[in-house]
Amino acid sequence: MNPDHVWGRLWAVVPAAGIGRRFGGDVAKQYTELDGQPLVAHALQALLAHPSVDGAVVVLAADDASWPGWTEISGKPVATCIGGASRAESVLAGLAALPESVRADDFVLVHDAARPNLQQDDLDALLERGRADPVGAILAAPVRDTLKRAGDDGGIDGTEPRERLWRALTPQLFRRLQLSRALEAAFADGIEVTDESMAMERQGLRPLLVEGREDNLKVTTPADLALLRALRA
Ligand SMILES: Nc1ccn([C@@H]2O[C@H](COP(=O)(O)OP(=O)(O)OP(=O)(O)O)[C@@H](O)[C@H]2O)c(=O)n1
Ligand SMILES: C[C@](O)(CO)[C@H](O)COP(=O)(O)O
Repeated sequence: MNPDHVWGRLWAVVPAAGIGRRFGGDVAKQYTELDGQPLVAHALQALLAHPSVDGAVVVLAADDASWPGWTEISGKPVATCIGGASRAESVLAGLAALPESVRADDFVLVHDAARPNLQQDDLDALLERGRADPVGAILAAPVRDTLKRAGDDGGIDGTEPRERLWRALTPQLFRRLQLSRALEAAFADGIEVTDESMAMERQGLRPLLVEGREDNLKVTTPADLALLRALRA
């Protein structure tokens, strides 16, 4: 495989079709504003600001009435498609909507619209190490707190070993066709995968863990947004 092909076109799939149930609010959380822009705008700007990233497909809910209709950001193309009932289905729809210029074995980034604080140093590290890996890589953060298992009554049922435990973040970086096939295999087995890496792991593959920043927060609840605002102040 020639080096040009290995470093071929790199696009991002941005799942933004969730309803934000845990966040609440009047609009889906990906349209909640942070520093005057919706979360999805921050996520897209962070991806498309990187010189290696060529474009993005944003996966929208079928009834999305908030998408501003952007067709380019930072001078790069932004396309959209309709997602599914689960994040994994939305990611698969996004992979199918990528332009034909993204070849089967080109790498693709998958990044949550709900993670607005992605920094360029993290993206640099993921791309540098992930594109040198035979499978791909994910940003992740090592667990640094002691983990407790909760009982039904709110008491502690036990302490879980935390050695070698990491929290999966996004972006995650995998080859287009390999990821599509892994997601389809999980659906065929009736398995709901929570992230792209889980689909790849089910294929016996071992993506690389690339340590990422703790402030690459996923906005899940209003408290996450408040914390992010404080961090960015
Ligand atoms: N069917 C879905 C569900 C989620 N997502 C996206 O996946 C990302 C991470 O998911 P999560 O934080 O769980 O978002 P929601 O599913 O919207 O949150 P909730 O579970 O609280 O409804 C978000 O950008 C969300 O928009 C998606 O594209 N399609
Ligand atoms: C993909 C992800 O961001 C990895 O931590 C996370 O799983 C997505 O959030 P969800 O609540 O699982 O949909």
